[in-house]
Amino acid sequence: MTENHDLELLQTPGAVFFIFGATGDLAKRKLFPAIYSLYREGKLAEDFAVIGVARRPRTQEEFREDVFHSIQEFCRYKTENDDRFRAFAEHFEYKSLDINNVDGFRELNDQTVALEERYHIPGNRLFYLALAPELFGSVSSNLQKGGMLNSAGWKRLVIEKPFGYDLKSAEELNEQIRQVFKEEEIYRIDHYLGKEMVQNIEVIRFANAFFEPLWNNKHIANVQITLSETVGVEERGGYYDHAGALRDMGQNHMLQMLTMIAMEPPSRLLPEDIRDEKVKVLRSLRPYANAEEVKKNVVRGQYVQGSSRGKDLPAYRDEEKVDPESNTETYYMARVFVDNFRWAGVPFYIRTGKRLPVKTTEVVVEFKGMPNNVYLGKKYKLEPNLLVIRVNPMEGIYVKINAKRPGSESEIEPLAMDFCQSCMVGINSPEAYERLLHDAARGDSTYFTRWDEVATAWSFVDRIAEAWKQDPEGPLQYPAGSWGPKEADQLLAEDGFHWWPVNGQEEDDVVWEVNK
Ligand SMILES: NC(=O)C1=CN([C@@H]2O[C@H](COP(=O)(O)OP(=O)(O)OC[C@H]3O[C@@H](n4cnc5c(N)ncnc54)[C@H](OP(=O)(O)O)[C@@H]3O)[C@@H](O)[C@H]2O)C=CC1
Ligand SMILES: O=C1O[C@H](COP(=O)(O)O)[C@@H](O)[C@H](O)[C@H]1O
Repeated sequence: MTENHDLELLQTPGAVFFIFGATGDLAKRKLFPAIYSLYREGKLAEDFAVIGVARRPRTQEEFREDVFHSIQEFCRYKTENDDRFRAFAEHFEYKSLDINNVDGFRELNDQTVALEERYHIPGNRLFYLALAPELFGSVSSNLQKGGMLNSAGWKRLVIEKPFGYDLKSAEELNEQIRQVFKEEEIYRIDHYLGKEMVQNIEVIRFANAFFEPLWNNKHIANVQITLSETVGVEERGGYYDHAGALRDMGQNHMLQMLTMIAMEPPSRLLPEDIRDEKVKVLRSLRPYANAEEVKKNVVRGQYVQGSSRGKDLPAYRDEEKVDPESNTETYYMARVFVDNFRWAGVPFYIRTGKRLPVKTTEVVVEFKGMPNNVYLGKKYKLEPNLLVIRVNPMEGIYVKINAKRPGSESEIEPLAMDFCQSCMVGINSPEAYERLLHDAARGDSTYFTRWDEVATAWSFVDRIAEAWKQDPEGPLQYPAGSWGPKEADQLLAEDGFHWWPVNGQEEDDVVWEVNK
């Protein structure tokens, strides 16, 4: 197959991309850079247009300037405001529009038709809602009323998280959207599913003879999933104080990663087959029966004043737009069981938090020990084998095995096989948003969450949220810059395990002290 043929397969069909919320943070930091990267890679040909929509007034030139600055600052491809960039920016137009104004949608339609003619686009329209979820229903309904859905080609709706606040609100939101769009036209973003190494989990599992046969409760002792962040809530205090770590990360990214680790091999590599397997995992999650079960298995924390790398860090309650008496959790950790044949009895420890010591997303699969009646086991304290999948910021795979210390009389020591993909020259992994936008434009919904996945995840999370609501104790405190409440470490210790250090974590830090 030729390189040109490969590129043709990767190219998106001609389409207009609507970015609702074009003056916002997500558009600036992620979406414009993603579109530019696709263009630079030839995945977007010349038959595309982008219409940015928001209320603020902007001339076409001002909007293109905004797009330029966003790309210059945030895109993995650097650019100057030269002829090549201007040719790209020509495809961008802006429409100042309040979502609630139906007439504005009719004008938007006229503007779109003109662009479709100019760029020979066959009526394909992708609506990306980088907006607060309260506006999703109105946009969908006004897209229909304003005649925006009458063009000849396909229509797709890409929506951002959070998808609801709980199961009930998510159902209402879904109902509103479904009045206009069919499930197969809806692409619910979970940007973790767009990350290179999260997608690689399937390949690592299903394409390796030395992992697949061991991927079950006979050989795996526990799984640890860490999504740690060093940042606080930054400018998003208003949103975050309402959501908290459970809803912000726990309902979506963490459970999605868990499904990738735990799902059965799909019979075909088709979106619905893969999503069927993922939803089966979510359905198999053991629900916490009552508040006591939640207390036994879940830890919530909130950061108080602390420090990291010599820098003083404020308490969560002192952050901008946060209620000074807030009980919102900034740390969430749970011991989760997947009650199916493959995983019965294997604990999955999942944790996320703001203001932790390192930024990392990592999965550690700890294998069971060798039977200790063989002579090696008796003579030496063997370390468990580990498979570590490093998702972010470092991308790679780390395998820990036991081997003879070179030159010794059969002395055994752990040996690390460390493959750092992101350190390799010439590897420039696409950003998650780039990949997901590309997939949505090509109609590939594999790495988007289907409604039943979202609903099932909410059912699991709602029980935790409900128990917390009734619990007068509130979250445990942890100093900013630490690894969260020590109760999370104790929870593993109860099972005879400890957190393995994640990439960037000093081996002698607090986690180890607690476990000694
Ligand atoms: N920022 C991020 O990193 C992430 C964001 N998200 C989600 O993405 C969505 C957008 O987030 P973010 O970009 O941060 O939000 P911002 O507040 O930065 O942007 C919101 C956008 O919505 C527009 N807007 C608001 N009200 C209206 C209206 N009535 N009519 C038309 N446009 C309107 C605003 O423009 P104007 O004021 O000009 O009308 C602005 O462009 C949210 O759902 C968020 O949860 C999800 C993951 C990460
Ligand atoms: O969705 C979200 O994710 C980010 C973390 O994403 P990452 O790709 O940088 O790991 C998180 O900061 C934010 O609170 C949350 O809404």
